[in-house]
Amino acid sequence: MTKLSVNINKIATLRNSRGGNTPNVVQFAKDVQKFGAEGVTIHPRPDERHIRYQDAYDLKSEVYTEYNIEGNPIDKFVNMVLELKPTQVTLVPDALDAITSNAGWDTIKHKHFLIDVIKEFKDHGIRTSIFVDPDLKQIEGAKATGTDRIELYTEAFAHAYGLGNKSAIKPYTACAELANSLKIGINAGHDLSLENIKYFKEHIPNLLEVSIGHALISESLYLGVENVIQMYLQKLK
Ligand SMILES: CC(=O)[C@@H](O)[C@H](O)COP(=O)(O)O
Ligand SMILES: NCC(=O)COP(=O)(O)O
Repeated sequence: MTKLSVNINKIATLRNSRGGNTPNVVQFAKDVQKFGAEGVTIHPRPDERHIRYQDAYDLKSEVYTEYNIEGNPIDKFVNMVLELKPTQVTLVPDALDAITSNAGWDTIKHKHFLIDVIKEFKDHGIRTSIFVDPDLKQIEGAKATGTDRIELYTEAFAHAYGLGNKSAIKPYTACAELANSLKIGINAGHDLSLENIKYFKEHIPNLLEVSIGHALISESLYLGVENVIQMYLQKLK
């Protein structure tokens, strides 16, 4: 069984574009859970261009499924996570100016930093995950940090799969097999979609959780727009 955690960053992006509270991020989180999502993911960035730190606090009492907070463990982020105690914290090595996450951790180079920050979160009862590229050395490095889980960075797979290259799954399957043998839990995310998720899941043994935002929100627009247009036309008769 693989849990679906819905990343609601995009809802905040839309809200921020008008400065008000539509769409309402907290209501959206409540709704996705009502509709069956098994987790809510947010990824606050230092510039707060989508999810704001205040959203993370506002969501705390409304997320009754798994609350997953992703981000680069700068001091402000670490303090917030320690205060909120979500189900899981996912560490992502974002550059300040990154449009979106674009690389996993170098778990070998940053081993000592990761050991320290992971210990602090685990000491506070928070499950940890680290975002990694599908590279066997990085999985071994992740094991040495003491993390509970890894999140496989799936952009390369999603891109290749979209071009028809199904063999792009191979390094992910190999990393998953290694992670299983090392007893590290496996999450995955980035550009997963209705198009590629079934194939991905079928080739990753013991995939515990996927976090999906960009495609899921886009697909919701496409799949909902016909209904909404009909509703407007009815009111305009
Ligand atoms: C960690 C990751 O893969 C990202 O997809 C992220 O959580 C989404 O961030 P943005 O919404 O800023 O693209
Ligand atoms: N951890 C990945 C995530 O939360 C969502 O990524 P995406 O679906 O927005 O690419």
